[in-house]
Amino acid sequence: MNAMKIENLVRDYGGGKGVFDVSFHVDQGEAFGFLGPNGAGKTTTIRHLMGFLKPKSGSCTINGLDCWRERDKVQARLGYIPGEISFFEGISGAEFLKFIAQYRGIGSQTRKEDLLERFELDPKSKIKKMSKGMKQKLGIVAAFMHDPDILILDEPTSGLDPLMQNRFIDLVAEEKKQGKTILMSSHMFEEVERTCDRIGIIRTGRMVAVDAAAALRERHTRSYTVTLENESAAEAFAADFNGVRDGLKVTVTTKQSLEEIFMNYYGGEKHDEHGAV
Ligand SMILES: Nc1ncnc2c1ncn2[C@@H]1O[C@H](COP(=O)(O)OP(=O)(O)OP(=O)(O)O)[C@@H](O)[C@H]1O
Repeated sequence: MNAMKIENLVRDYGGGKGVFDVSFHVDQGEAFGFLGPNGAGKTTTIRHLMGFLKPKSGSCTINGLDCWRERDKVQARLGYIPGEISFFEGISGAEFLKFIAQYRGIGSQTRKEDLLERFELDPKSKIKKMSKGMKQKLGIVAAFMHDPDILILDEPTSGLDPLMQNRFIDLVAEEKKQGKTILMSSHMFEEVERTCDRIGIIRTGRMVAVDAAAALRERHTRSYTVTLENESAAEAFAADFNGVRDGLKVTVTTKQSLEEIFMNYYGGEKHDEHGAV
């Protein structure tokens, strides 16, 4: 079943900016990586899913609920990390989490404590005195502490150091195992590769690829056939490059890494009909 569905979404900011006819879905229990260069339209799409923006045309639904018309119900069951975290700067992190817990109607402190420990965050200081990384951690704790079934994460690891990025990836992997549905925008190829089942790539407001991570890699393979001068050279070449030998001919197949695939999409190089670049 589709947990999230974006159909022909349009928001035109003028000057070619915005999102144009964006469609994709995220199945229940699936982790979907949403990738694209700066200004491609990731946050705009996500803000429609959160019900912060009304689609000019097209629609977004979460568990069958319209994200704009039924936004209160939609937001109540989500965990959300915004692209740019802006809190009430005058209060402490602890006060902020208490406020969120009350809003969400959370009684138990266990999960909150667990998350604070995991991300080594002391929430006592005032938010305005926190570093960017600390604020991001606070956003993560606030998004995950009510144990939501659906997580919408807009560049969740921005500002985190590599150790904390890894902890976050572990957290997402655990959530996925428990059957949570996750949409995660990111610029970090590794975190997407390690956590997501399917990947969508957006560029200048349009989806340019939506596919399973494995299928994307499969489509982006290159084969080279080389003819060697003699049998022993062919044998040695096949062994060195893991090639398939047919007499003096050796065929070597190389797969691109996800990072290479993304860079091709980001850079906008032309793709042939097989998706090879
Ligand atoms: N309220 C707005 N008015 C006009 N243009 C806007 C508005 N919000 C976003 N845009 C433009 O729409 C485009 C998409 O922005 P968006 O924030 O969705 O990109 P993004 O993919 O999240 O980028 P990033 O990776 O930099 O966060 C950008 O060109 C941006 O400048």
